[in-house]
Amino acid sequence: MRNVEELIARTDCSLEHSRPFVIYSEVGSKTIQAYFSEDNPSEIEPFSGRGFVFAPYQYDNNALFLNFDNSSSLHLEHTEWSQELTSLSGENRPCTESEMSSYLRLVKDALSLIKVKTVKKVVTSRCSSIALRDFDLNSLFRRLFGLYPDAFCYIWYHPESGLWCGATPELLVQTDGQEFHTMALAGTKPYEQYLPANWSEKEEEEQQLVVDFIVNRLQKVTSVVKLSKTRTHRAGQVVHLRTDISGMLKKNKTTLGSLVRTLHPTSAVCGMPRKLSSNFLEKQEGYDREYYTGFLGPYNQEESMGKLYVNLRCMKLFKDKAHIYVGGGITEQSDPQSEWEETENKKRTMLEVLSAML
Ligand SMILES: C=C(O[C@H]1C=CC=C(C(=O)O)[C@@H]1O)C(=O)O
Repeated sequence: MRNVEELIARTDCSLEHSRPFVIYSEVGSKTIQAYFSEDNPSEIEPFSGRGFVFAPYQYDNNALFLNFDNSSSLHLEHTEWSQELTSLSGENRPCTESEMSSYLRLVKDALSLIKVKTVKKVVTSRCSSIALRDFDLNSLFRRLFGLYPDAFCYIWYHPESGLWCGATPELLVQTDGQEFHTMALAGTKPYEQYLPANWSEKEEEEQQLVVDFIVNRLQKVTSVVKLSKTRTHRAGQVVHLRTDISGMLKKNKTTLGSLVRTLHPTSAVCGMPRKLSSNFLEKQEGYDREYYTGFLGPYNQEESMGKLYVNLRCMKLFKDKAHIYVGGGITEQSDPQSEWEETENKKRTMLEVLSAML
């Protein structure tokens, strides 16, 4: 097993030469996989061979790809340093008044839309800029992979997207070409160690809208759909309501690409109905989400296999600052101040990763 120092050195070298790479670990896995591209990035066929896809929220076949077959790889276990990490401190950074007031305004506008139109849910979001003292790749890497073993953790770089990292709790879709698995994840509360989450009607309804959306969309491409019981799912400093959805794909009709087009963007990141919500967000959100609420993950075309996640609890990194992206679902019963606090709680996931650089 090679060591962390080698991985950091390879990462530094790729960044210096603007060459794509990805480092990731699957949910619950102790193995970290790293691929350093030796390709000219523009020549990769979409979803071809074995690779990793990184797609923006505004997905129109404009995803970025990294081909594993033309990359050098490294795999390592992360038990060796995870013990060193301090437990979650729940640290947060004060926001500016204007950041808060513009988000409150956006939530209020979303509520007005819900009142006057037939919109049931809109997922509003914002980007929060955090100044960094020193950029430290070593600490970023150790904290990200050490803190969130139950999330899909990644660090991705491509000259077109820049440097991103995240610890997402949400599976967009997993398939082996016959079966598929996905999930409806919505409703958020702060995580409290000794208390069971008490879900209100508002959160249950918000999550049910996501279940309905996914089941409805999947009808076109699947023959059997099964739903699990809805349960509480912990994601770092918050918990969500989660229903697993699985089943069989219609024979010979469904590819990973068509599944993605069917599901993305789900009403966990856009809204319901989709078109009205996305029009509202385009006009009112006031910033470019870029890759936040897009999707990412490994795939293997020969085996029709793919395991793609929604890009949540993520940030874009620069030498002297980080852009942390957070959002939340607004429904008729939402209270703007609580929605603001929810996004502040979600922001802690990435602030914890940055803590040595703040
Ligand atoms: C849009 C985000 O979360 C989504 C996923 C889970 C719960 C959500 C919620 O409670 O609103 C959001 O739909 C985000 O973390 O930025």
